[in-house]
Amino acid sequence: MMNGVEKTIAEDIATEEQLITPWTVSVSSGYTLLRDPRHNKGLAFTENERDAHYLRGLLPPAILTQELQERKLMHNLRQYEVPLQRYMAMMDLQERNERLFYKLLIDNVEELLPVVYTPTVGEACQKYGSIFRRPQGLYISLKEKGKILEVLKNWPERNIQVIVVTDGERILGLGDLGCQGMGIPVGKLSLYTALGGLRPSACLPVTIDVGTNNDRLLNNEFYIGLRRRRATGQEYAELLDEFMTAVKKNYGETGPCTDFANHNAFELLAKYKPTHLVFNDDIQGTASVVLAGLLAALKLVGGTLADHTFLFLGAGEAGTGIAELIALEISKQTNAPLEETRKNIWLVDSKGLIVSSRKGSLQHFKKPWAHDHEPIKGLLDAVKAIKPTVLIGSSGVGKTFTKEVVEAMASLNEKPIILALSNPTTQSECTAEEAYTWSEGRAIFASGSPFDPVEYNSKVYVPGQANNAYIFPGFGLGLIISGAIRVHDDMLLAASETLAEQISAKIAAKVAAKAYELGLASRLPRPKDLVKYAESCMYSPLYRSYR
Ligand SMILES: NC(=O)C1=CN([C@@H]2O[C@H](COP(=O)(O)OP(=O)(O)OC[C@H]3O[C@@H](n4cnc5c(N)ncnc54)[C@H](OP(=O)(O)O)[C@@H]3O)[C@@H](O)[C@H]2O)C=CC1
Ligand SMILES: CC(=O)C(=O)O
Ligand SMILES: [Mg+2]
Repeated sequence: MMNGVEKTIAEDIATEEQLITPWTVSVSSGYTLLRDPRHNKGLAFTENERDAHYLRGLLPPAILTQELQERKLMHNLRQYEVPLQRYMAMMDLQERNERLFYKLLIDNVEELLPVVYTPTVGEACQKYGSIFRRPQGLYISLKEKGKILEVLKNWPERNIQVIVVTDGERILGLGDLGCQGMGIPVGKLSLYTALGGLRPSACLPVTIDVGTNNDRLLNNEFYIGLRRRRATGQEYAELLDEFMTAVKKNYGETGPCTDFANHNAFELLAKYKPTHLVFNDDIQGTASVVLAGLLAALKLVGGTLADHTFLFLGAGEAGTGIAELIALEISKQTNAPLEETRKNIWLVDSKGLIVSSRKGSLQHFKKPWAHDHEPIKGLLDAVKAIKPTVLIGSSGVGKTFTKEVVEAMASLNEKPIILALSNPTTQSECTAEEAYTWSEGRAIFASGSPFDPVEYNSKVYVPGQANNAYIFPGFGLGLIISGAIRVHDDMLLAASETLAEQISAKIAAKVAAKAYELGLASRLPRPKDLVKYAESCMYSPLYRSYR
């Protein structure tokens, strides 16, 4: 069982000044050391290290600093005009020199987040078969049924603290990408390290392959997954159950899920929440980020959450997850019962506004949102009828916030809050330029994938980004440093309230504090200064000196 940040490897507890041994299973040296991404420093190996580790002759004479290597790589990356080439260059670097990869990512987050994460990771998943080089995580397919525990043992690391897992059925707004969804856990975990300070060796990306219903992939000769249609029902549930049981047995209390289709996501979360330390990034992480964004936006618009009316386009994982956390926060702020606070929150799905007359045929997660109202089909009519102050896109369908919809929001509100959360950029409900232009510069806008600043009427508008990436690294770190045994909704609220400060150590400290308060922390005694403690647990990508 793994509690807190216990580390058995000297390298993990050593400070930057201390000398460490670059051990793998044996001490890595010579040619092997250069091919070991965890310890390789390329041209940054010093004269002494070159002597001591049999590197003489294997490297040209020049010795570069990590800073110079970083400058060179950023220069090279910027030469690529095609985003996918940048993605591939970053993945190559990660496989060649891990610390340099994280140094680049940490120092150039704004520039590189869209490369290793949305939007480029979406295209990478679509083409993952063609660009696949080396496995970056574990693939657990139906072929491994009955031996998942053995398969977990094949992974070279033992001290795993976070697993991000997908079954590839709902990758961003791009639908079923089957086994090629692996890009998502790989990308998310690189952010757990870069933004949350988790050690790369403690992170395990997993893709569960139960087939795909994507005919294009099934017919693609480069597809890397099982060539069969998706398993469902008992066959699916049994594989997932074996996986969850094996994970707990092998690693103890460990991390979240992401990018499952909603028919499985809600069920899996409900099933494993009571027994595993698990959260769903799309449902809960997104909710926490959007709530934080709304709390920040209220400072510009005025009023409290309870004064606002919310309309969602999209009533799936993201939409209903956000809706529920908003209702919970209003209930906390006003002491009104949850059933009451839900009433100012409306959702539209592919069949129109969710209203009580549809209750009989609604999926269970939509039912709390079926309020009394006449049926309405389209979004524009729903906007006109509900008169929302906040419009949130979580449908996965691009271009759905049309000119008419944005104009209607702008005619109803002095400062309409418009969030186009769907990823990647192609699926965004509208662009930043459209939101600002159609609202005559009055919209408060944020999107799931980043947009550049927009100039409108000689004024520059900088759009926000609302993406669960802003919360999950700090959230995960908080769970780990407290040795949390379960995830509680109040921890998500605690994370939202801190996000404004945008520092993972602070989010982690608040999440950990909540875990202690709720009696869900197992790392005792509680460290006095949780922010300092969180910072001390965070990974640094600076090179270490080898003895
Ligand atoms: N910014 C962020 O951090 C995050 C963004 N997202 C994005 O949100 C999107 C949705 O994800 P998720 O909630 O998990 O997906 P789901 O499949 O769970 O939900 C999608 C919802 O959108 C509805 N929908 C689909 N097409 C339309 C349409 N044309 N008009 C109205 N409603 C429609 C669906 O309706 P029905 O139920 O009737 O099928 C469903 O309710 C994705 O693009 C994803 O990238 C997700 C998580 C985080
Ligand atoms: C950001 C994210 O998790 C998604 O779009 O699915
Ligand atoms: Mg996701």
